[in-house]
Amino acid sequence: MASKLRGFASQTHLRKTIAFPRPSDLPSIVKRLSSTSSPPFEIFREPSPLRTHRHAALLSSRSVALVPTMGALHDGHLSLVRQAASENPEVIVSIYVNPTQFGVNEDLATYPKTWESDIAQLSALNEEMKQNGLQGKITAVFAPTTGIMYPTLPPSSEIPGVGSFVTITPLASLLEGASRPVFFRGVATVCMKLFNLVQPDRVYFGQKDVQQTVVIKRMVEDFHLPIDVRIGPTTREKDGLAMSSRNVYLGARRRKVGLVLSRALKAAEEQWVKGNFKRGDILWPANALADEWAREQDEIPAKERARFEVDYISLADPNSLEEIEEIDPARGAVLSGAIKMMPVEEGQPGEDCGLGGGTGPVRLIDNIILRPR
Ligand SMILES: Nc1ncnc2c1ncn2[C@@H]1O[C@H](COP(=O)(O)OP(=O)(O)OP(=O)(O)O)[C@@H](O)[C@H]1O
Ligand SMILES: CC(C)(CO)[C@@H](O)C(=O)[O-]
Ligand code: BAL
Repeated sequence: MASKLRGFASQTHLRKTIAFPRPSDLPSIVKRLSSTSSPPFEIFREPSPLRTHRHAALLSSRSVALVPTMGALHDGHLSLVRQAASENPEVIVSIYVNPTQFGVNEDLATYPKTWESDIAQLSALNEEMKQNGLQGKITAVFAPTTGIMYPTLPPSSEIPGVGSFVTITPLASLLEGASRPVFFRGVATVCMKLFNLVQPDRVYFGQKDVQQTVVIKRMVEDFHLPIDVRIGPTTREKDGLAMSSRNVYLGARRRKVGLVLSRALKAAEEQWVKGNFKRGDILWPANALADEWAREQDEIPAKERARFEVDYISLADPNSLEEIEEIDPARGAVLSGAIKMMPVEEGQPGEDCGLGGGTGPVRLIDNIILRPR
């Protein structure tokens, strides 16, 4: 199996080091731009003007980057845009909450939508990037409706759903796919649509969603898409929590305990850094740490605790994402995990229980790449 797989080096792309001077200025620029009327880029809702826009870039030999998002933008998204603008004169950001990647019982209906803030942040980012001398800028936001993205049949989240889909197996059924069976079918399908509509030279994805990056690279390779897939590092909060649009659901208690995932993965990484290559040696400290945090929560009163369940902590091959027993140092590996933060118990008056009042579970994912040595 391993011999059939490409080396890890082909998965990773060298990135220019980008100076991000003064992102601390961003909030004040956002505030100022929120009150101004028109953003410094086009907003397209339909394919035809988007195609005209893209064609103009082609005629002028300007490379076009696409940063696909579902909105509710945070610094993780902005870091991808900065990277895209440091490598391309034109950046198109798509904002579209894609229904087909949500399972029937998932959070499509409540997925955070923050359009005005998204546009203000992107406008401010253009100003910041200009001040900092980056070659590129956001020239368009593509925010289609579902009628545009799914023109013939209503989008289905069913298994096996009716419609035109891109499926990437067996990658799509592992790890995240085991818990979210339609997720990668939806992601691959909507990305194929976006790639066809925008025809980007380069696309930018975040390492936070590591399996998504592997699926997209596989799709680009298998379908001979003339696109360079670039991966930006995971942007984290100061304490190490990976930024995610869904973090707004956590609230204070679950936010604190949600750190268990990044801590567990770090504990596993330390074993690799010390020179351990065996699965058991690498994963036991991560599992032990998660068990200890879970026990601690069990033992404190319900009105204070934040219970969680570990979905998986995985040590996998970087190309196939199949579980491995031992790391081949020449290939490296992907350490990844997912936990479910359970609903807040006995929320207290005035307590910050997160958007939605803490009533639903929140899924958190994270990963660390163990790079080949
Ligand atoms: N912390 C992060 N650092 C770097 N990239 C990120 C980060 N969070 C998200 N991204 C990337 O931004 C792109 C758009 O992601 P998306 O809009 O789903 O945001 P998200 O924060 O991942 O939301 P969700 O809570 O749904 O996982 C994806 O390529 C994703 O990997
Ligand atoms: C790539 C993506 C925009 C497709 O909807 C989504 O999965 C995301 O935001 O990571
Ligand atoms: N960032 C991946 C999108 C999702 O979880 O649906």
